[in-house]
Amino acid sequence: MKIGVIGGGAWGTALAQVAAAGGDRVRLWAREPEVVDAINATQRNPLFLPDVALSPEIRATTEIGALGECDAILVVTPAQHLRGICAQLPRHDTPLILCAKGIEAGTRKLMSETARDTCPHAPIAVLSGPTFAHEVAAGLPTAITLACEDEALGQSLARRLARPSFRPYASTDVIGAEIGGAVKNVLAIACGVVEGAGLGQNARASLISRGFAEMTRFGLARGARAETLAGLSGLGDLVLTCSSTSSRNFSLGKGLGQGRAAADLMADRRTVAEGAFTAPVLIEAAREAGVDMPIAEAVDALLAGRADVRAVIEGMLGRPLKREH
Ligand SMILES: NC(=O)c1ccc[n+]([C@@H]2O[C@H](COP(=O)([O-])OP(=O)(O)OC[C@H]3O[C@@H](n4cnc5c(N)ncnc54)[C@H](O)[C@@H]3O)[C@@H](O)[C@H]2O)c1
Ligand SMILES: O=P(O)(O)OC[C@H](O)CO
Repeated sequence: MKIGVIGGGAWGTALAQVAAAGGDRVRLWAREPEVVDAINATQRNPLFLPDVALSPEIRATTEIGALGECDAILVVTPAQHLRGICAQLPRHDTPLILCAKGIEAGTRKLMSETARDTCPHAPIAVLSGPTFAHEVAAGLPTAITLACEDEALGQSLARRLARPSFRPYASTDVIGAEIGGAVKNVLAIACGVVEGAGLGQNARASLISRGFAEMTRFGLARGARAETLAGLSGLGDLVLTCSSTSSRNFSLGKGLGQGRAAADLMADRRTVAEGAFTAPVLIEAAREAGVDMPIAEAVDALLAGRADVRAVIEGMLGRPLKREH
């Protein structure tokens, strides 16, 4: 049994470690030759997950064709690169487990829709939930949604990835699992702003709750199930990333809340804060669906430099009063 992982960032590396811990031989494709060399020579990924000793069962490569013999592939490149990566896959019928959290700019497509465009014959699953890579790689416990329309395949993939401290819960709601992961990144930026601007814990809890209302409205409009949005890949991940500077999205928001410019915060960063790329396409998709998402709109305005922190906060608090539901 050989499992493939595409993407040698923090999450791809952590998932390779999970797969190897279950006895799978793992073939990890990374874009950076220095990551490949370091993993093969030292069992470390100094660029993206420096503190973890990796299993020798993980063999890294820069040749995507080397994943042709894998019987399942975890695709863990950032959302905006998924289409390009899928087009390079050596086989187009291997089950793909999509792990990026975002919406494709331009097309407004979810990851499963993008993957189906390029690999129409590949069975698709989505893996998403509250999972900071460094904690998972260290073997700390978590639970995660594994969504697949083919229920039998989903359950088999969940069993294959399950470890004593890594519990996939099977679901057939692929769209719901994707929307939770994509939207929570934008909301985590907003919670970071609350922290950076010193607005207090009450404001953060209020924002998580009203953000969840936005996620639910948008998700239902796109065909997600409410219980998926309230589960691990939605509310679970939202609570995680809205609570900790371990989240790249939360940290980006914190910088914005302290008055720093988005361009400065994004310049030269090697790691990805997906919410910054998702925010503009999310609000386009929300407007298209007729869904009101004021928090996502505010994040987008801040990121684009159309408003400063003070104006955004005043705008949010000055909205007309309304019913909660
Ligand atoms: N890090 C986590 O804790 C975590 C957990 C769950 C999900 N995710 C999601 O996984 C995805 C990958 O995040 P990560 O944390 O592994 O990345 P990372 O921030 O650790 O590293 C950046 C990654 O982007 C890749 N990259 C940069 N430019 C690229 C290009 N042009 N083409 C292809 N790849 C390119 C790099 O090779 C590297 O793998 C994101 O969608 C993220 O939201 C991350
Ligand atoms: O660091 P973030 O904000 O990309 O969050 C990482 C994961 O998505 C948490 O589940």
